Amino acid sequence: MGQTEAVDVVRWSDSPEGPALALLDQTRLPREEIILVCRDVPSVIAAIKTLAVRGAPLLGIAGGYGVALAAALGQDVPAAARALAGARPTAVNLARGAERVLQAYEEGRSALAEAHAIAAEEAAASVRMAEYGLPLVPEGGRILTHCNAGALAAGGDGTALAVVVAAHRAGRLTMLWVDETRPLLQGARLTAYEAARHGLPYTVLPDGAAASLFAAGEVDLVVVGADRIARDGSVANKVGTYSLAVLAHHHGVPFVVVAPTSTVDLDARSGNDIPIEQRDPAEVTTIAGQPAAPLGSPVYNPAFDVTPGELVTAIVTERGVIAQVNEGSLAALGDRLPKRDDEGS
Ligand SMILES: CSC[C@@H](O)[C@@H](O)C(=O)COP(=O)(O)O
Repeated sequence: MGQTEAVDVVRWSDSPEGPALALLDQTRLPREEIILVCRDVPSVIAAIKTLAVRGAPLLGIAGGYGVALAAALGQDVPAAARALAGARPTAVNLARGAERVLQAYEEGRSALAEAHAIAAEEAAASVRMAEYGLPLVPEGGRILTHCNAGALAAGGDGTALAVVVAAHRAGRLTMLWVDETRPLLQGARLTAYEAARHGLPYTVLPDGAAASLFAAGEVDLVVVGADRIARDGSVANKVGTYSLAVLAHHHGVPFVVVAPTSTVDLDARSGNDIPIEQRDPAEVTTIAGQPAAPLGSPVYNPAFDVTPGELVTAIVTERGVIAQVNEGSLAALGDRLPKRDDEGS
């Protein structure tokens, strides 16, 4: 991935056994790099639900390829697109990627070419976001991030992590603080894996330790990705992001969101319109298959939370930096965003 790429995160494969979507199984990282070969749409949906493939822009890419797979197999493409779009609710990219490839198919264009186009656009967006985000990193920056917003979650070097990698290449990064990101440990398992491969200076911390890092003056900047950004600038991202934004505000530290415009949803007027995925209680009550709470304990396990726009210092997109995060600045992006169904193309 990025400069150190050895394994494709998502790859279309046409072999004598037929078309397939080959995915790096992220549930197995960092222990082993196993490729999951999905030869039908239910396998792609299962990979999405289990987080074998995950991260908003990457879900858009996988959803698009899933629809292309249905088309290549001569299946019911609209039904496949609906099922893929509904596999996870929060990242708007998933439904958008599936719908975009379905539309190409229904217009008689190549579904596969459209899926490839989404992947290429997200890779290009990553490069631009890194360029736009780099000036926001101070010399000697100590950056805190949450979840995984790298190549395992998006095209190219990712979103938030692409900015961090650019800062490292520019000699500006002193430390990447990596929240472990309970309960599925996308920070400890995935961001630390990517950081090590890029040779970044990094340290993993339990999520609950972030407050003491701020108190000690050890954080200069928070940089995270997003799963959906509403019209009013509210940002849905991995659960725990909101508490970091509150901490950053309290300590006067900039809180920056890095996300492609494919993650902006102007149809969602506010955070209240963003569906938040609730996940299996077992993710919280067990650790590595062992009980971590008394059997049958009630569990609250939202996968995401919503950070209000007033806590966001800036949103970095591939089209530039939004420095005043509010309804007007987000709406001004409108002409350059993917059109809604009811607006035509
Ligand atoms: C560039 S990805 C940004 C977000 O998708 C990421 O921070 C995140 O919350 C991913 O959640 P996940 O549940 O692992 O799919």
